[in-house]
Amino acid sequence: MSEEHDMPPTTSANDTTGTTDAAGTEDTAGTPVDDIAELRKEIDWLDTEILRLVKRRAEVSQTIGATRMAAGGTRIVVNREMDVLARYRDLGPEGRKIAMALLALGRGPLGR
Ligand SMILES: C=C(O[C@@H]1C=C(C(=O)O)C=C[C@H]1O)C(=O)O
Repeated sequence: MSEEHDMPPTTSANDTTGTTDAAGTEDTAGTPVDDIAELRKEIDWLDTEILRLVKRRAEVSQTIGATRMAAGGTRIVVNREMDVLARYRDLGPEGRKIAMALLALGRGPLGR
């Protein structure tokens, strides 16, 4: 369970507003164009981690659901699902979609 997933500490590609690359080229956000490759590496790493965590979350949720149902319980626990939706409220409508997708993944192939 305790593997290394590397990447951070983040490269100082962030917070470079106002700086330029060797050619003095910046994008409109003030990020040197040279930093884009570095930032893309971070995005690729983040996506790998997010996918790993989403898969693990689905696995844990399906285990809980199967265990509860085998014991005669319900497939869904509404108040827990409300808590999950609330956690993603910060992100607005897209956060709701993410939370709904996570909950659907937790129900497994039969829950969709
Ligand atoms: C995982 C559980 O079972 C279901 C799945 C949930 C989830 O994926 O977060 C939350 C509530 C339940 O509907 C649980 O009860 O904790």
